Amino acid sequence: MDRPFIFINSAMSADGKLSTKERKQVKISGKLDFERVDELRAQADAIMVGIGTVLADDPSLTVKSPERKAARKIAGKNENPVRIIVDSAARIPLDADIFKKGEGLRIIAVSNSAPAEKIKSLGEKALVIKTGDLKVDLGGLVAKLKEMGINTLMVEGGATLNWGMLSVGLVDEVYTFVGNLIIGGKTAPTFVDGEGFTEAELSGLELLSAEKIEEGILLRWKVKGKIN
Ligand SMILES: NC(=O)c1ccc[n+]([C@@H]2O[C@H](COP(=O)([O-])OP(=O)(O)OC[C@H]3O[C@@H](n4cnc5c(N)ncnc54)[C@H](O)[C@@H]3O)[C@@H](O)[C@H]2O)c1
Ligand SMILES: Nc1nc(=O)c(N)c(NC[C@H](O)[C@H](O)[C@H](O)COP(=O)(O)O)[nH]1
Repeated sequence: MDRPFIFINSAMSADGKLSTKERKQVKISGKLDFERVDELRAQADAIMVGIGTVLADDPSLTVKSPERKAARKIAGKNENPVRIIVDSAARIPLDADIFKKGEGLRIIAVSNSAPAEKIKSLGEKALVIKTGDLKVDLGGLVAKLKEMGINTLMVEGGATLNWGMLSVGLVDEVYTFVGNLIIGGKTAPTFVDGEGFTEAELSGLELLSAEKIEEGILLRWKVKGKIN
């Protein structure tokens, strides 16, 4: 299936958590890693997160650096990449920051279970793509994104969407910034939540680089697929 190049970039604590057991956002990245993330966003055609991230963090998913935004405009692009929310039941609030901050196309990916009324309201703020029955069909979504000319897709999380993408083999590379803190908690979101692989389904990685950034370490992996 023709699809964009897709990479995940998330930050996790030394014990593998994305946020606290209350799903409260934790500042895991330092200044330099947030700069790196801003550069990744500026280079991407689109950024995607799950609705859990929107409900927890209310992110804008915008490019922050004025220089990076200007460079995008000079290259004939919008100052922000396309911003995509995976949201089966169309739960995203109409006053979410992603609709208020920054210019550029927003896409809400919903499933057939989403209420028609909400889809209609969202249609005034975003392009709504409907694919999948109970949850979004991620393969169908990324194929549609490719058709729209999106060639590089950055997935920022959260824990369940990272699983959703990895479990159906849609991720080419995984970047994780491991921060210098412990979050703990059996119910805290990890880098990859969801159902989990069986031993037969374990996914292998090839280490591309390991780099100290301030007090943390950036690991970059190429996804190799099943190891058994
Ligand atoms: N540290 C980081 O880099 C980082 C990045 C993003 C989010 N987070 C944190 O992660 C938490 C949110 O993670 P989460 O797991 O609750 O939510 P999520 O952002 O991963 O959204 C998952 C939701 O997306 C929807 N969805 C629809 N179709 C799907 C599919 N096919 N596969 C998977 N999901 C599908 C479902 O409603 C699902 O519950 C928050 O606490 C946030 O602060 C941290
Ligand atoms: N790289 C990274 N390091 C972190 O320490 C952290 N907590 C996140 N979390 C990612 C999540 O998507 C956040 O909600 C947005 O990064 C919010 O920032 P924006 O408003 O989008 O600029 N991401």
